[in-house]
Amino acid sequence: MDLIEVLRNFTLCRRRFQTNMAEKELGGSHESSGLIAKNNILEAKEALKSEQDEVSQSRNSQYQQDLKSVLVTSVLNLEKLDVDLYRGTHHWVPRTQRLFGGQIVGQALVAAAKSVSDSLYAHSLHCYFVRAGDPKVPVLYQVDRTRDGRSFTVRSVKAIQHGQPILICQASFQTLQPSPLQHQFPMPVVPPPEDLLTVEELIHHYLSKPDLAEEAKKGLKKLLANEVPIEIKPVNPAHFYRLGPEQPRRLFWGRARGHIGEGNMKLHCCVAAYVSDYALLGTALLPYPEYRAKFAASLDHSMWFHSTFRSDEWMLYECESPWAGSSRGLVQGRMWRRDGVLAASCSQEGVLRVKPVTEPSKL
Ligand SMILES: CC(C)(COP(=O)(O)OP(=O)(O)OC[C@H]1O[C@@H](n2cnc3c(N)ncnc32)[C@H](O)[C@@H]1OP(=O)(O)O)[C@@H](O)C(=O)NCCC(=O)NCCSC(=O)CCCCC(=O)O
Repeated sequence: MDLIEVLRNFTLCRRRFQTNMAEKELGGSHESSGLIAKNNILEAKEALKSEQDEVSQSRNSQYQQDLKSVLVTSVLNLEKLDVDLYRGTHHWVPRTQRLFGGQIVGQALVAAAKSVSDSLYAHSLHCYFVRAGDPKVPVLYQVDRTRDGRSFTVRSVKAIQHGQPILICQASFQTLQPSPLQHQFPMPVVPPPEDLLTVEELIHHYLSKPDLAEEAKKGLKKLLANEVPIEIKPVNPAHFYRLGPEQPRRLFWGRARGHIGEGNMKLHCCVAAYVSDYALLGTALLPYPEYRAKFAASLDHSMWFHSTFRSDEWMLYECESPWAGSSRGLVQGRMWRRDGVLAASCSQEGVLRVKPVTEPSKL
């Protein structure tokens, strides 16, 4: 959501600049200035493509996939304090200075998974974010062994800070079972991740533009300094160049930064739970370029795991928002393995309080 806002601000500044220039050159003809803006978009698209090889060769070695993912070594590596009681620490904290919802959900699922047998697989979770997480202190996770059944096992997890719950979560696990009933939607047809730029590569590209407003530059540099442990490749970066409203739908390839390895399916589900809250709620804002979020936070989050997958390999995240109203937005996500298998689905409602965009940038 942050990136989109920065890029939209950048686009507004850039468009304003281009239109002014075009109007000067063409004596104020809006039709012709529109054409020039269009050509500029095409040029930008071509430049993005031609920079791709160069940039991908010079990728920072910290992002190479042979390093162990910090999600595994730190974020999801909970400290055991007592039976069914764990402590989790933070890695990346969003600009809002409240804990990232995906981190709390991922850690809650880790805590739940520790109390179930290795033969069980996570198949769903349902959470409410009841208070903002405080990044200054760790989070405690208290697990209640709600029920152990023959097929399904349910755990309730309370995430606690300052003696109060910040998240309540129910997670359910199942033994592997065959099923004659098997169907799924087809995966959307999109370019493969190899043909797309990462968010960092895109930002570097935008930063190299001579006409970039100082404020936008500052915002983009702040985003670059973020140590988000997820690698993201937006499917349609040119989408960010548009001024008009977008459909409330976006797609990106995502994976954990670093290596996790095969084998521990529960761990991959915890990582996917972490990733699933990233850039999801912002989908509900896409039709409203005239508004910016003054308060946005996820209220609840549900997730269903459908098949095995590797969270350190590219998965397509398809996010859409079928509804917004009452200062809330409903968003739904589907995570696709690149071979077309539906790996996981999620749903979330978030509170969205907005204000009109009056300035091109307030970064
Ligand atoms: C705040 C939550 C959602 C509940 O709100 P509420 O019941 O209103 O709690 P209060 O404590 O009474 O108020 C909090 C705050 O909001 C102001 N408020 C309340 N109602 C209104 C209103 N109708 N109009 C305007 N303002 C209102 C109220 O005055 C308080 O303001 P303050 O005094 O300035 O604080 C609460 O349930 C909550 O915080 N839950 C946790 C949500 C959360 O943390 N979710 C996870 C994080 S979000 C996330 O991770 C997404 C990140 C995405 C990153 C990315 O994609 O880039």
